[in-house]
Amino acid sequence: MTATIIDGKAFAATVREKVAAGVATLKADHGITPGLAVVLVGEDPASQVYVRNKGTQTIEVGMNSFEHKLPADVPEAELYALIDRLNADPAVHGILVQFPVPDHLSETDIVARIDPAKDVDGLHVVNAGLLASGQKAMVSCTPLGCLMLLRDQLGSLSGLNAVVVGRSNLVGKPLAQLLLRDSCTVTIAHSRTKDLPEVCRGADILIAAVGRPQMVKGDWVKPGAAVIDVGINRIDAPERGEGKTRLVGDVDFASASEVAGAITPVPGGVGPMTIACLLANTLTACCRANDLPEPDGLTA
Ligand SMILES: Nc1nc(=O)c2c([nH]1)NC[C@@H]1CN(c3ccc(C(=O)N[C@@H](CCC(=O)O)C(=O)O)cc3)C=[N+]21
Repeated sequence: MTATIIDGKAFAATVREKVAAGVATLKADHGITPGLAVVLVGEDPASQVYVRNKGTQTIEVGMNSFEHKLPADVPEAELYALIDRLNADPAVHGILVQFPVPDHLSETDIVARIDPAKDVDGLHVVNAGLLASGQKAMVSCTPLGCLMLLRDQLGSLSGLNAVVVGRSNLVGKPLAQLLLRDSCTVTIAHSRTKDLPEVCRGADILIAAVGRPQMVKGDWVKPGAAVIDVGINRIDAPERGEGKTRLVGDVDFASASEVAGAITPVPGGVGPMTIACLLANTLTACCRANDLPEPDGLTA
């Protein structure tokens, strides 16, 4: 069997179109423009690329983009003062502090400082708790993007066995909650899981979010399963020339795509959905802040 390739890049474009339509309606009917603030501390080159992409796409869907670049040695108090200002600013509906941050700063404390209603990364403990207890939350962008791709591919997820490999607060745990809410039977597995390949072979939906390049092999995949590859790993690619690199996921695409029913590629799978869902979350946060109905099809 050869798997259907799930085109995350194309699907992300349709999500951005929906966001743009929602933004246009907000402007026309209510005179409100959603705003996203992105804070970048230091000069990590990969982070700079992501932040630039986010800024461009934010403006493309008609939102306001507020970029704040702080030096790598910024005192903690100064970063918190900025977050406090953004929390209080009615033009800002979403706040994202790009991770990783330099060692003298604490990601946990930074997230705790952000108003949960503006936490478009869905990382605040309030949002984690709301999601886990089935209430209205801000949901992390990557899990939300995975859920949208799965619903589009499979229709109903009810009763399916989902195995999530990875237990991070950013992806594994919230995605498991979302799948549970869609009535999957969910297993959260990880690198220490006993006989991981056998556990994975039971999955109708297999999510790889462990951060280990090409770890999930074709013989871990149940024939016909939907495979979602969350990993983004840069590895050496000497076949492309000296010093060259390429992006691979946590799934060994070549072998897995011969067994799966559907599979996301890397790049062009989950990655583009993450940024599209950041925009969707900003629109959702703006609607909630103004007591307006939430956009259709853009929330969990
Ligand atoms: N507070 C915070 N929230 C984040 O969500 C967050 C973060 N910090 N720090 C960094 C990671 C990484 N991340 C990506 C988003 C999109 C792509 C993406 O669009 N990737 C393209 C390829 C891009 C390329 O070619 O390098 C793709 O997979 O097709 C990748 C990675 C969000 N992150």
